[in-house]
Amino acid sequence: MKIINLPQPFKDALPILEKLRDAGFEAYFVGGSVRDTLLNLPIHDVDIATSAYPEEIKNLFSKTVDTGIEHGTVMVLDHGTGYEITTFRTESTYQDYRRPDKVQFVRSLDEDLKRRDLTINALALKTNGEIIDLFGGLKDLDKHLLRAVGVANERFHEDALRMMRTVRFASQLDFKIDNETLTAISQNAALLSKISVERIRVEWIKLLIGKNPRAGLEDFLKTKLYMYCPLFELKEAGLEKIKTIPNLKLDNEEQCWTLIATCFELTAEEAGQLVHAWKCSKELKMNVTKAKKAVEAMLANELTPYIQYLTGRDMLEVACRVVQLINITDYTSMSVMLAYEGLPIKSRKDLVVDGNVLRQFLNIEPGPQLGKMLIQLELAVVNRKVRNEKLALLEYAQKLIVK
Ligand SMILES: Nc1ccn([C@@H]2O[C@H](COP(=O)(O)OP(=O)(O)OP(=O)(O)O)[C@@H](O)[C@H]2O)c(=O)n1
Repeated sequence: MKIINLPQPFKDALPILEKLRDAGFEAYFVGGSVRDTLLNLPIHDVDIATSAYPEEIKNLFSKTVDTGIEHGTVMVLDHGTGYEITTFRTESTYQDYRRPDKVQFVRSLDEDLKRRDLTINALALKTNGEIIDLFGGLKDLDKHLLRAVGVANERFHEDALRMMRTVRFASQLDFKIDNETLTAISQNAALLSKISVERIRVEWIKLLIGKNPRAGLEDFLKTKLYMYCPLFELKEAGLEKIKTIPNLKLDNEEQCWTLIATCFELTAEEAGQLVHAWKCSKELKMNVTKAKKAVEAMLANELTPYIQYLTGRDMLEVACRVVQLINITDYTSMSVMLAYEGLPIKSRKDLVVDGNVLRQFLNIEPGPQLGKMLIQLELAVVNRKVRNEKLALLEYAQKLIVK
């Protein structure tokens, strides 16, 4: 029997579990936070599973929110923290491979754990620190193995997103996928087309920014899951290319998509279409398009467009990182990046004058004129036409007005 010391977030939630227990119900910590604790990883949300039905939970606690009551989840607010409490449930009646179409509440923990995706996610933690492990999850954690609970085929038929979750965990935790589970993913990959793009995207980005994206990508390609992702069908070579990048360490979604677009050899416009197809926000689409243009400019060693994009500077940083990632050895492109590194300022925020100072000194109203002037000052400093010193900048700005 394994007993662990409860980390603070669990200790904070103990009164909630105790209240449920005092009322005659069972209550356990479950899900990702239990897994991550055993892996010594930081934990985010503490999930609680209980034998109490949603109405019973609501009757016990004074502050609750129905976050997903149809699936048995009620949020209990306690000292400013929200805890998701979910009634034990089975979902044997999935029909659309997406979401349980008829959740059945049950009173048994075993039934609840049985319907979870992977053995490492099917552990429960008691208030005394004891781990309940019905499917060999602890052994799999030790072996760094991702294995479906019970019959893999059934787990993926219940919810096809679980296949993406599995390849995501392969990267995020740097774990191997068990052979039978991997075969089941290959056999059922087409079911992914039933899943909403938004949900797939969350897993895809977590895969790319994970600990071992190459391993995740390898499984994503091998199982052919990529064929059921928007606009990826004919891009096996581009995805393979990402796999070959040394020191692939991505840290945000903009970098991910800019790199993907570069490896897919897309134009900036096509990059925009790609992220649109993946249902990214308008802002993300705009940023990726900009960053992709900046990558092109850098690869073509055209300093002028590069400077033009200074106003979207964050995107330039993304672009620089992407160019680094694709390992540009071409001297001229490197020199463009170095030029960027050596710029007198790296952002408009680095200017020693801001809009307020300009307004007071030049006696102009806030509005587009002021914004334009700041851009002009930024470009003048970057192009070394004027030094980033207060007096010099104000004089330069004065001349801009006279012009
Ligand atoms: N498609 C899914 C999603 C979730 N779960 C179960 O619900 C738990 C909580 O799910 P979620 O919070 O989405 O994911 P985590 O496993 O906690 O991982 P992360 O927080 O890293 O996404 C999982 O551990 C797993 O037991 C599942 O069986 N099938």
